[in-house]
Amino acid sequence: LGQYWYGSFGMHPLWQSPLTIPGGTRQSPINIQWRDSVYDPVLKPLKISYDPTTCLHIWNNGYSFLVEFDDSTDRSVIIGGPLENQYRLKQFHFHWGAINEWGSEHTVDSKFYPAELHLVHWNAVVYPTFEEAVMEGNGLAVIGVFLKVISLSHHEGLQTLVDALPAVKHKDAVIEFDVFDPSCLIPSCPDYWTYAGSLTTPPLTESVTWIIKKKPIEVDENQLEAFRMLLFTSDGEEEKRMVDNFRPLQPLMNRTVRSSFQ
Ligand SMILES: COCCCN1C=C(N)c2cc(S(N)(=O)=O)sc2S1(=O)=O
Ligand SMILES: [Zn+2]
Repeated sequence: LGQYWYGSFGMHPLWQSPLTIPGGTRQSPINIQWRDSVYDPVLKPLKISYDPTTCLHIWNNGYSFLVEFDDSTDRSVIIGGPLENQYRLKQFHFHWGAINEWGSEHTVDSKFYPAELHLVHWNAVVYPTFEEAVMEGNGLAVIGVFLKVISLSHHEGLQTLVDALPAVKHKDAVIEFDVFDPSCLIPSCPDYWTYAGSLTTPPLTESVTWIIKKKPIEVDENQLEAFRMLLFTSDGEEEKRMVDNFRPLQPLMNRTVRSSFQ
């Protein structure tokens, strides 16, 4: 993966202005203006069925920490919602800020959350490989979940991940992580917004059906501090804390955000 740039408030010396894709008409992330979203009664509930034993490992890819899954079968899938096919879980990761004032990629009525979870799925019904799906308009489906910091609201499911983070402090570190059910990180409230967008990191391809949950999950300050202890840098390099790894907002252009709720 080549170097890629997030423009963000805390301008990191390595990061120049945000990378934009020339001619992009459906880039992500965007601001979700609640009152401009359009209720679509045709939208179905999203059906999520993950097999916790498909979990493989956690690794620090130098931009976030990713939990990767065995996507060689249809054991961990989502279907329904705005989707026409079943999509297989590939990985999940997060984006967060140096402080709680910002960190999410999407905003709601121009409000940032301190962090955002992305669960990445690909259309294995239509495309033979993930790599091909990444390049196609209906290739990927990403569920976005906002994280909200409430003191004294410890999130048990997240803590399992947090406990593993010191072992992947440096870029390229990886540890085995063999049983985890990421549905514990998804709010039970079924409400979501959906729109046609892109990857928020290179290759920034316009291949993502975004499904953004309306309700955040609640975590405590210590759990988010654990994210901020990770490093962008490899062992032996001058340490750079992994924070502000979110892309700036992109223009909505000719898109409508639909809601599954009134
Ligand atoms: C051939 O593979 C190319 C790499 C594609 N991927 C890498 C990312 N950084 C990435 C970011 C994603 S995000 N932030 O838009 O969810 S999804 C995703 S990904 O689809 O897993
Ligand atoms: Zn992401």
